[in-house]
Amino acid sequence: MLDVNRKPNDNSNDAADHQKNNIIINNNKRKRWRFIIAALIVVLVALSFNQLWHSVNYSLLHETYICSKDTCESTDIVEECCCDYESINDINGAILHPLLQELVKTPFFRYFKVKLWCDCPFWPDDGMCRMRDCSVCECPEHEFPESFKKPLLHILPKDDPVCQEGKPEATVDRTLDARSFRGWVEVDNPWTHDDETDNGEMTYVNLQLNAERYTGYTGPSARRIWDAIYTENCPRLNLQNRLSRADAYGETCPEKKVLFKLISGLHSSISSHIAADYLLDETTNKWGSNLNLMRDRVLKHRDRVENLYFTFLFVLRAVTKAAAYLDQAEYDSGNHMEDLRAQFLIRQLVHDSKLQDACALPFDEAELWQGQGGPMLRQQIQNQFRNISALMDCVGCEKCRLWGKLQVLGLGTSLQILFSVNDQGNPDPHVEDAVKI
Ligand SMILES: Cc1cc2nc3c(=O)[nH]c(=O)nc-3n(C[C@H](O)[C@H](O)[C@H](O)COP(=O)(O)OP(=O)(O)OC[C@H]3O[C@@H](n4cnc5c(N)ncnc54)[C@H](O)[C@@H]3O)c2cc1C
Repeated sequence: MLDVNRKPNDNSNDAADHQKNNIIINNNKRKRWRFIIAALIVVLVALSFNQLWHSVNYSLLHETYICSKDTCESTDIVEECCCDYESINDINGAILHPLLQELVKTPFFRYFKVKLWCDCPFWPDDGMCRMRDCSVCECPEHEFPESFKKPLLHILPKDDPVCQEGKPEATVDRTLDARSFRGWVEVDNPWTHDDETDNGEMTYVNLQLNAERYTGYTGPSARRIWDAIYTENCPRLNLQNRLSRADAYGETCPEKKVLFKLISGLHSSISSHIAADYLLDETTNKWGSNLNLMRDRVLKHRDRVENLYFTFLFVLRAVTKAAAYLDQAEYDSGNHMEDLRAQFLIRQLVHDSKLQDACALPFDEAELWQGQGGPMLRQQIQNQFRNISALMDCVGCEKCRLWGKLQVLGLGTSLQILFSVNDQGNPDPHVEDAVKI
């Protein structure tokens, strides 16, 4: 099995790996108060689904529901969740999507700190990381105010190898506003492989300049990542030709089902973003939506659509559970007016009465961890998720890696908020208190 602590040719034994994991987790326990700020990233993850629904619902399908009659009934309840598809579509269109669109433009949310180096811990360099013809895309002079252009906190040394597909659409634009990092809170998340507090290797990215969309990343490298995710860390459930849900899931425990559905939902989201913003004609550089791709990769697979909704509700639940924290958090990017606006929008989001009426409990985490061996199972699932997050360092396209890491961190933060338990398997009071402030 792929293990994040086992490098190629690493002969260390399981006990050593286990000990290493424990050290990492214990270190993180000491920092646990700080992880919570990363929940803010969750909002960005939610945005990606909103962007998707917006473009798919209204531009591509001209139907009210992404979950149409071919896929599922709009009044069905999303499996393992507490809201129906119709309500989700309604609150998404009326409340979440417009708010999130505004929120991610604010400096506090548009910059993301990330380790973009390509150091895959699982298999030797497959050639993807050697391509050097990947210059950082310069932004037009008129795009930012003068003060925004001056300091680049971190740029890639020219002669270092960088993971890239070599296509301009796959490169990450690193233009940033240094003022935005005043008051940045250092956090680490035990569900992810990267140490988010390790500034040495981190770079800062303006997400508004690096939209998630088609990059040309495909073939064996991409396939290998998805295969490693599903076969080694998150076994696929046979949902295609199922007779019933029970047949499909068999004896799979609900916690493992959650992990699979989260990853499958993330995969649906990535495919949908590719379809929503696709390079239709390379010679004329014409971009647009690719409905066939959307149908083939997502819409004609009922389970993939369902899992997308599931993932959205899971993240939404984490955001609503952390509402009190988000309400009081410090949004300091150095731009006072913009920061006030970010706080105002967050408060609107987490206290919206229509959202609460329509979907008070998007996902009920209290239903989980009821069986025997809760703490061990949690550790196992956490290790699997860490492996998945480590696989993001094997993604051979820089922009895909950026969005993969961002969304995995968002999901990891949701998992931390919803599934944090102490050594006895009870909800961790520190995390509980933090999200209840
Ligand atoms: C982390 C990551 C991020 C990426 N980001 C981008 C990006 O931003 N832009 C870009 O152009 N490309 C991106 N890619 C590549 C993209 O995801 C595809 O791999 C690529 O477009 C090739 O698609 P494909 O048709 O071979 O099927 P893939 O999407 O590679 O799927 C592989 C197999 O997984 C199964 N599968 C597909 N969808 C689901 C689902 N929702 N649930 C369960 N199983 C599923 C199917 O059996 C499918 O054959 C990314 C890849 C990775 C690993």
